[in-house]
Formats: sequence, structure tokens, C-alpha cells
Amino acid sequence: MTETGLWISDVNHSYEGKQVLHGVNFNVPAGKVVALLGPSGCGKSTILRAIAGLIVPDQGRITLDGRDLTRVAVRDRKLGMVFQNFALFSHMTVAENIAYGLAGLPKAERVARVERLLDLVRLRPFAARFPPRLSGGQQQRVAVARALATDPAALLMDEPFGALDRALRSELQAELVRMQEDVGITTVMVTHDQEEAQAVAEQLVVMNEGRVEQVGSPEEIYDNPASLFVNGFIGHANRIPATVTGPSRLKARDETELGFNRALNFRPGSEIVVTCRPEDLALSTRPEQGAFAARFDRAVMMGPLLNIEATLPEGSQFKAQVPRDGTARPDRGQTIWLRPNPARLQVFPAPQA
Ligand SMILES: Nc1ncnc2c1ncn2[C@@H]1O[C@H](COP(=O)(O)OP(=O)(O)OP(=O)(O)O)[C@@H](O)[C@H]1O
Repeated sequence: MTETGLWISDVNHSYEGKQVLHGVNFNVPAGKVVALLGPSGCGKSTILRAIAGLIVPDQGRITLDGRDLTRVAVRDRKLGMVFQNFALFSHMTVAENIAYGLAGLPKAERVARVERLLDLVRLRPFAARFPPRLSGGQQQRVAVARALATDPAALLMDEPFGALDRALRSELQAELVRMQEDVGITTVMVTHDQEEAQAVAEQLVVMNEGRVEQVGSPEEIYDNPASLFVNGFIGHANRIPATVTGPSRLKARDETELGFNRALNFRPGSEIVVTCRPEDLALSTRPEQGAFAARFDRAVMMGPLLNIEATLPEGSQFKAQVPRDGTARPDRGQTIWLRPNPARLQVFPAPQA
């Protein structure tokens, strides 16, 4: 039985003797969108280049719908590509740009396909325009339509909306999701924008220094991060260095004791880091059990929420996000108590110094 979708198996790659991909493994189920994300230089584009055939990885296998791509020439891979600096032909109309790869088709079929794609990206009224007279978002939609024109087996997108402003980005993200519902094409999208990844992709592949740290749905990755790195990269994580004192108890550096509703997978005496999302902290202006005393620095309103910044006695910064329920804001410098929800705490081994 052939395995559908795109499979990246044990891929290693080096540039000039420096290894930049270390045993990369993940797969994109047929018809789904997977986002590759991670800090600059972690190897995202290198993976995309290996899939596209622009580089041959030192080791590993890449298969698409059961076909081994590793030794297939770029033009025979049947991939559509959309990059940040998309190059449309400025002397051709929108329709001509989209039809560019369809020269081999009979005219009637070519026209029908271009019209279908114009509808898909909602550009039919712009068919006869030249790209310099389109907005950035419209140009990018032409690039997507052009990439889809040849009916590719998969779509590769490298920071496709990177050059656009925030509002336009989210509009195009929503369009991509809608379009995927229509065409359902196996897609790998590289982005460094975690909100974009969460908005568009069913699965995220979080990378760090050439390695895959975690693969999972946006919810799995946010709620059950596999490492301290993933925890801090996707969303904000307040970090609390602590020592395990019992099967489900620990003591932070400031002597605050926390109880857990589950057994910790660490022996008593282990040095650990506990993390807590800003929205999982409750604010009080009076001492409370299981709450950290902190100095209130500032609060910024965000619609119904208050984003609070505070400093723990040992100097680490804490962020909290609480409902703006009408209670008075603390004064700058005042001591406040932040109580984490024990069910939402994450525990990791302390990083080696
Ligand atoms: N052609 C090349 N020659 C030598 N080193 C390269 C080459 N291309 C990339 N690298 C290096 O390989 C590593 C991975 O680069 P890559 O472009 O894949 O990262 P990335 O995650 O896509 O980064 P960014 O988000 O900044 O685009 C980096 O350390 C980079 O400097």
C-alpha cells in the first residue's frame, strides 16, 4: 500500500561541512496544511528546498503519495511554490500570469481552468489587470493561483505573506483556509509567525537548531509542550526555577510552595523549571496560599483583558493576563500575589548551566 501525503524521513543536511538538519522526521497528511516554524536559522527553508529539489539532502528520504522524490528533478516533482518575494510577470495580465504554466493544454481547457482559479482566489474582476496595478495582497493571490494552475501534487509556501501588513496577512490566512476547504492540497508552509501557523495549519512542526522539537496540532503544542523551548516559543511562558520536595509538591526559589493535582515525574531534590501561561494566573492584592508575591510594574488594557507585568523578588519578570472586571488596578511598585492554576502548570528539567 502506498503512503499518501508527504513524508520527510531522517533527513540530514550540511552546508560547507556544518550540519544544519539533524534527522528531521515529519509527515503532511494528504490534503492537509502543515506549518514549519522555529527561530531564524533553524533550518525551515532548507527543508523546503530539499522537498522542492533545489538541494539534495546528504541523507534521508522524501516521498510524496508513495513516490520517492529524493532523486527526481525539480521540474518533475509536480510541486506548486509560493515564496515571499513572488515574481509575477509584470508585462502579463493576471489571467496570463495564471495561465503561464498551462501552455500545453487546449485553449478551451486553459481558459476554463484560469477562470476557476480566478474564482478560487476571488480575482475575476482583475483578470485583465497588470500586476503593478494590484495591491500586495492581490498580487500574492495571483501567485497562489499560478502555483495551483498546473494541478500540483503538493504546495510549498515560504513565508508567503511575510511582506504584507498585519491586517492583510490575517485576511489572506483566512482565504487560504477557505481555499483549502475547496481544493484540499497537501501543503507545507514555512513561517516564523506562530499566530499565522496556528490560524492556517492543522499540524505544526516546531524546529530548533536543525531538529524537530515537536509535531502536533496547535492545541497539543500549546497545552502540552514537549520541551521548555516549545513552551516559550509558542505563546508566552513564565518560568519559575524550583526544587521538587515531594511526589506532587515543589518549592520555588522564593520559598513559595506549590501543590500539584498530579504526581510529578521527578525525584525529590530534582532541580526543575515550572512554567505558567499568563492567562493561567489569578491576581490578588492580598497574600494567598500557592501565590507568588511580586512587584506590580505596569498593566496594559487589551479589550476585556488586562496584561500585567510584574517582577518577582529574585528579579525574574512575570506576565499575567486577567479579566478587566472593574477591580482597581494596583499602584506601581505595590506588592501583588499571582496564583497559578496548578492544573495548567508545566514542569521541565532545569536546563544545564
Ligand atoms: N546556501 C547556504 N550555504 C551555507 N549555509 C547556509 C546556506 N543556506 C542556509 N545556510 C545556513 O543553514 C542554517 C539553516 O538555514 P535556513 O535558511 O534553512 O533557516 P530558516 O529556519 O529558514 O531561517 P530564516 O527563518 O531566517 O529564513 C542557517 O544557519 C543558515 O545560515
